Amino acid sequence: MTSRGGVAVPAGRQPAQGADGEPVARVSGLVVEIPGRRIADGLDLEVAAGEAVAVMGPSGSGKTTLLNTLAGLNRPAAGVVEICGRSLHDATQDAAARLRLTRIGMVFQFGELMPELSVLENVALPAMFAGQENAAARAGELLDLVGLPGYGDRAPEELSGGEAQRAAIARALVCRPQLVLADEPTGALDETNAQRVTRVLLDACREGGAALVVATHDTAVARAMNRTMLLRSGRLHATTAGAGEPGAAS
Ligand SMILES: Nc1ncnc2c1ncn2[C@@H]1O[C@H](COP(=O)(O)OP(=O)(O)OP(=O)(O)O)[C@@H](O)[C@H]1O
Repeated sequence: MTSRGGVAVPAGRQPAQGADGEPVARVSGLVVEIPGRRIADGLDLEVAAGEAVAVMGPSGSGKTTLLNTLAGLNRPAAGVVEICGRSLHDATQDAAARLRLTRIGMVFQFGELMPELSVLENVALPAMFAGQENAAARAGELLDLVGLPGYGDRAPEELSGGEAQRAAIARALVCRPQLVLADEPTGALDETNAQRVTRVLLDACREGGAALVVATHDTAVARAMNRTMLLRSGRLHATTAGAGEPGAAS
């Protein structure tokens, strides 16, 4: 392991192609509109299995909207979004929901654990929805992996912000997704917890061979990824993380 920006990352970590050579996520000519504005305007992106990509950009540039579109939660006005070679937007609602449940894991800024369920139940829930056997055992393994052994019976309200975020990462990975989308996963954390959550997110995705796309304002998080893209004027531009992001919040 090496350390970049205070975040430990595996040495020599290289993007890998999927078994069939296809990118896990392929976005081409994407156009996403909100009233009076184009958030994406001919946007292209490819992310390979095992690759980690940071998306940076000023507040309001459309990072969350882009992740939601990758997850099939927004319908684009034009363009192609394929996850593992399949279009979420051309699929039936049921097929898209199934694809989202089994192929995509999502991590949000505030963890978004369900307060009425235990930590273990939260982590196991997507696997139970997907009808997978041994969901609880898998959830327990993942809690170990993210550094929360023995936390399964706790209520989410008993967790710190960093612990809740690590539980949310475990939940995102429980169905062994090919793509993990993380929206400001460290935005609510102090520097120490942000580093730990970043390391856990990277290591857990690598362990599962998942592609990772992280929307972030944090240059330390971006530096830990394989590459960083800047969302500007509706397109993604290759950039060097840490070189300074105009309008970044942190
Ligand atoms: N459902 C919606 N309806 C209309 N406008 C929206 C909707 N969702 C987001 N927007 C607008 O789209 C733009 C992009 O928002 P988005 O949350 O994607 O940006 P962001 O880059 O993630 O911002 P931040 O860094 O502050 O989280 C903003 O101007 C926002 O006000």
